[in-house]
Amino acid sequence: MYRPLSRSLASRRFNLHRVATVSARSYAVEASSRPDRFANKHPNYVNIVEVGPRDGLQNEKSVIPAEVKMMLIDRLGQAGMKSIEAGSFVNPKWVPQVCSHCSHKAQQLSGHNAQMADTAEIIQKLQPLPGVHYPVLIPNLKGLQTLLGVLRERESKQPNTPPPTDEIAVFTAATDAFCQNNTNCTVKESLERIEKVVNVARPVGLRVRGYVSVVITCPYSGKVKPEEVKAVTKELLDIGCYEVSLGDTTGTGTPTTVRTMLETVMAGLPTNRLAGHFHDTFGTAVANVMTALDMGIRTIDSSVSGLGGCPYSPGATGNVATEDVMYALQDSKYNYPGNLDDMVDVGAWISEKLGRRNASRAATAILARRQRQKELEQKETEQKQR
Ligand SMILES: CC(C)(COP(=O)([O-])OP(=O)([O-])OC[C@H]1O[C@@H](n2cnc3c(N)ncnc32)[C@H](O)[C@@H]1OP(=O)([O-])[O-])[C@@H](O)C(=O)NCCC(=O)NCCSC(=O)C[C@@](C)(O)CC(=O)[O-]
Repeated sequence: MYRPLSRSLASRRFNLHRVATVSARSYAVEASSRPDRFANKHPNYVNIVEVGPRDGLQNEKSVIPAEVKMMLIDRLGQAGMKSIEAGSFVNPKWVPQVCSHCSHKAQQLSGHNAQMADTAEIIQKLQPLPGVHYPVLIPNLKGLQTLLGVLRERESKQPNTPPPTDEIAVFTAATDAFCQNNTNCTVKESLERIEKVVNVARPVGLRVRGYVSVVITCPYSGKVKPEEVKAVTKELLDIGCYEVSLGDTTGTGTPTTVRTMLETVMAGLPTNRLAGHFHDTFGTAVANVMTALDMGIRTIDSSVSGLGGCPYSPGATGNVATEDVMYALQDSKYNYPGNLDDMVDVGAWISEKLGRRNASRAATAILARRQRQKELEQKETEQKQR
């Protein structure tokens, strides 16, 4: 049965004017503002945040209809994912000067973020599964107000149904150069924007997750100092994010550089409020996930079939594939949500819908094995019939 959080959207009326005056800094991150995944006491349980429908699809060349995105979100939930990033309320016209996931120039292509233009429709129609969270990426107050408007409208149309989402994600970067290109402001200015968003979101019962991009390499300013990552992470936690996801946006990280970065960030900051977000550009994402887990991180972002990449750079890959993370965790001390076979089915289905290669190596191998098995069985049946 669906159980809303004590300060959930289900039991509140939105009052933007009133809540805008409340300072988020006065809110300690109490246990109730954190998702259910923290209630899990198993020390080696790995929370997977499935970011395919947002981080993945936002970087796909083929635009798919909202119905297919909704089907993807639903199938991911049915396959056991407990946190599924459902979309974003960014400016659909905003085209970063370079792709946010690589250093490839993007001026000649417009509509990069038009991929997320139907998020309102998706949130309006989403049928939440019990125990599953559907965070939405929000860049500023305007994006939050759009989300709250959608939630209000939905509440008025379907008064006794659970709210589709109880969580938003905000984002900044470890470098001014990246931040400027992604959100048109410096890191300091982005933190001010985020604080305003948090001030409104938390009092109406929305949890806030934070992202720090380019924690290893910035496509503009090169190597990033771990101390800079730590400073921004601390700011996000202080502002009121229950968790901060550390993004190797360019996917250049290696187990060595990831370890060095994490050693610095984790010194003095609570490990259980950090997450790892690794892109697979150089094929090191699974190794980086294992390094982060080895160091005590227990929340990993990943994307079914490794959705994503850079629409401007042929061959660039997206997030680490959820199936690859699940496969790597098999026979280990770690537990994780979801079923690998079901996720392979979802990944194969969405890859076909997008007309793209399945970027998960584990899924590709499992699908090939299934095909071989099917052919063998077919041969056996034919032989018996002769
Ligand atoms: C942040 C802004 C909006 C600032 O963009 P801006 O141009 O500085 O905004 P502005 O406040 O000056 O407003 C300019 C226009 O944008 C509109 N506007 C303003 N805000 C919104 C909004 N929320 N939704 C819709 N429209 C909006 C606003 O109404 C106005 O419209 P006009 O009057 O010109 O018609 C813009 O830079 C933006 O949308 N950036 C997002 C870029 C993006 O989507 N990047 C990818 C997501 S981050 C990511 O993928 C990294 C992550 C999280 O996965 C982790 C990792 O891997 O590193």
